[in-house]
Amino acid sequence: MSLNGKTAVVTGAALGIGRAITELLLQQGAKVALLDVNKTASESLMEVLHKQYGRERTLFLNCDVESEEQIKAAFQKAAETFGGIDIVCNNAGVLNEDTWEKTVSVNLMGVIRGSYTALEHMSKLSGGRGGVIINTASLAGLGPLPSCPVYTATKHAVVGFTRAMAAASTASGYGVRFNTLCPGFVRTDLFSSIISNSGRFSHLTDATQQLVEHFGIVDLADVAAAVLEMVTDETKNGEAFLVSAKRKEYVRFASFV
Ligand SMILES: NC(=O)C1=CN([C@@H]2O[C@H](COP(=O)(O)OP(=O)(O)OC[C@H]3O[C@@H](n4cnc5c(N)ncnc54)[C@H](O)[C@@H]3O)[C@@H](O)[C@H]2O)C=CC1
Ligand SMILES: CC/C=C\CC(=O)/C=C/C=C\C=C\C=C\[C@@H](O)[C@@H](O)C/C=C\CCC(=O)O
Repeated sequence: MSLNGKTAVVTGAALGIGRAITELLLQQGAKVALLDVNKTASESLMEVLHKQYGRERTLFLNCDVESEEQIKAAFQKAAETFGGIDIVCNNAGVLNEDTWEKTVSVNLMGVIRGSYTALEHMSKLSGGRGGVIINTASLAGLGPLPSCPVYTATKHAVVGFTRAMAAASTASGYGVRFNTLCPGFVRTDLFSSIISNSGRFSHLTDATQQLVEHFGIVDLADVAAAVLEMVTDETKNGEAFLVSAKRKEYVRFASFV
């Protein structure tokens, strides 16, 4: 699937993985609505993107994925500005075991809010033209991180939700593919906050450091490339793409039926 003329919505687009996804989608010809709460970082990135891609193919919308109202307004504005939505990356996420309710609200509920709002615009049953939704989980969505059990839970939930939505979409005829991104450790602001944000489990951050040494640090470019593959390969639906420094593969899940 070529991205020329396609419209993407990326949450958490201002920094880290979201920025890398945004820049790759723009390089491939897409128009991108950047949704984020960090206005300073977003405005700084928009200046860079305007110089590189002009002003017509990007739109920054201040949007907190904890707010249903803000998500709906942002998606509506993106659809009106670019004439529909083809690709959604529900990427915004935080890691904080102290403020764990917020972690659940952003990482899991924000992905659910974003997925359901996206379907309102993309589903062929509601006048949309179909497309693909990529939800950012983590390697911590495939195995536990002892120093951040709530974060781990949100990422496991994103994997399960996304796989179930892929099956529901096929059964319902939405015409929308759902896939999940499971990166290993990536050097971003979130990664840098591991020790300060582990809360009551801060005594376990050494174990996480051992996992960092085991899995290595994956490049942002490799993470964004995995997203592009799941977006452009129209055979991919219900997939979880594991991307670490040493492994890049679609996860094979046990079947119990
Ligand atoms: N950095 C890593 O090692 C890994 C990160 N991930 C996931 O990747 C995603 C992106 O994380 P990073 O790029 O590492 O983090 P980051 O902290 O560099 O960027 C996160 C972006 O999301 C935005 N954001 C945070 N809360 C928001 C909210 N309520 N509404 C809208 N935007 C919000 C931030 O302003 C920021 O621009 C997250 O879902 C994270 O859990 C997954 C695996 C590994
Ligand atoms: C502390 C969180 C830091 C950054 C955010 C993030 O999401 C990073 C996650 C990176 C790696 C997580 C690894 C978890 C590993 C353990 O659960 C192991 O039990 C094995 C996990 C998965 C199987 C993949 C494999 O066997 O290689």
